[in-house]
Amino acid sequence: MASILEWLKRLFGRKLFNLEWLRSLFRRSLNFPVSFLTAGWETIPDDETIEEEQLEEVLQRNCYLPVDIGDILLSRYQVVGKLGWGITSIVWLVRDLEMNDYMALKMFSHDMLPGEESTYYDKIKQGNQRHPGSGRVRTKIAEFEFIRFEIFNHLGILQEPLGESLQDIQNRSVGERLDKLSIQSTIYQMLLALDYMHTECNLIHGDIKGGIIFQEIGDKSRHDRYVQAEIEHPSARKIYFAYTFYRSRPLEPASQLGKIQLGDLGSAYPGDVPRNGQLLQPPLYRSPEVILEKEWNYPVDIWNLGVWAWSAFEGSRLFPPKENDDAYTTSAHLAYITGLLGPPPPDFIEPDTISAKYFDKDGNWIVEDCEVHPTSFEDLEKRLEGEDKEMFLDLMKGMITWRPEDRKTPRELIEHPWLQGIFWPPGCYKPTE
Ligand SMILES: Nc1ncnc2c1ncn2[C@@H]1O[C@H](COP(=O)(O)OP(=O)(O)OP(=O)(O)O)[C@@H](O)[C@H]1O
Repeated sequence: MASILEWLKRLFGRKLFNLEWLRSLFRRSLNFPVSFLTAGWETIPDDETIEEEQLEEVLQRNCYLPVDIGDILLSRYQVVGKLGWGITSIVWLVRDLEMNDYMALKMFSHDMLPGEESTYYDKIKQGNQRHPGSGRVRTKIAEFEFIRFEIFNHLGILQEPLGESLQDIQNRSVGERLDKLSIQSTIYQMLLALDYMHTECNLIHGDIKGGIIFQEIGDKSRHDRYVQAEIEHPSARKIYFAYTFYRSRPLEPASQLGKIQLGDLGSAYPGDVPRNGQLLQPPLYRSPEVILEKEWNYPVDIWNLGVWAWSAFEGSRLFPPKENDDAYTTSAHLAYITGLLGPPPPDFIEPDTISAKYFDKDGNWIVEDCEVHPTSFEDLEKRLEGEDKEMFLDLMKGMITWRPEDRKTPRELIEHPWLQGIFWPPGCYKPTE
């Protein structure tokens, strides 16, 4: 027996005993494409406008790559369903037939070559991978270019398939808000993500909101169930000339909030380069230094995370748009901030700049047709009591301040008492120096 093994070893070398070789043999035996039904789906009526169809202008310019479920791109990636859509891309679940693995393929429209977004994903991959925040930021596995009719160049970014966004969870929760443990876990994990982005990758995220914080899938059998569901109940769709509009099918939600990832680096900026006057962030989560066109840098993300987390936990906005009106105005926003934080410190106000439209040199509010209503974090917070409330407010007050230099850093906030003594998902330990 031993001599037969010796003989086999000599014949096949080390490969015979290499587990990876066996694994790849097994994968290759499974690399056949899936057959999907060619009829039997629900046809969406013409008068119902769905998903990317709403972006008429983008469609007229033939921007998105027409893709059908079942297609095999580059002879390797079979499209098994549509995960979602955005202004710049359609995101598909694909099966890599070579590796027998699933990936999310973010297929950009041809006029949106996201050069910077793609290089930021490279930066995310290059930081210290032992930092616990490295896994909390969505990155890319690989990318490829797809050229259509020899003129339209589409970039495809392959990423880990993720589950529901926190916005989805919020939308289907009672009172449209996250529970205490979920918001604690989210703040903690997003601080890990920001510490990693700021200190290891020198990147500012610039656009933190529930819609781009996604749950990790963990249990990979969900991918197979997804394909099975698409085979048995093909996604609803409508066909418009050569383009098919599909109704998205997200991956099955997890039963409880586990690990999450901060996605979408489409609004990211390199840090360490002071800049002013450039707008970024969702308007309602925009920090005072951005609104007032002052110099801004990493602390914009801390304001953004704090204001978003408040809204997601309380179920009401800290700085709502103008009363009884959905339109965002800078004066209403600044009036709310002044009502909550008091007048800005005089050294924050710069005469002869946009600040002079709203504040005098001592920081007093001067806009006549927009009143400031004084309020406090204590009055606005409705869900907690006693020490719990005090600790939560203390955390928020370390994030939501006029001056960026008064805001705490992610590393300092990770140590906050409201975020201690809780069992975080595996791997979400504290960063060390
Ligand atoms: N890795 C992923 N796994 C699962 N679903 C995803 C993934 N990435 C994106 N999606 C889904 O696709 C949608 C669009 O993705 P994304 O926000 O990255 O696109 P976008 O074109 O950059 O959007 P926009 O430009 O409008 O901000 C998401 O809201 C989500 O539903």
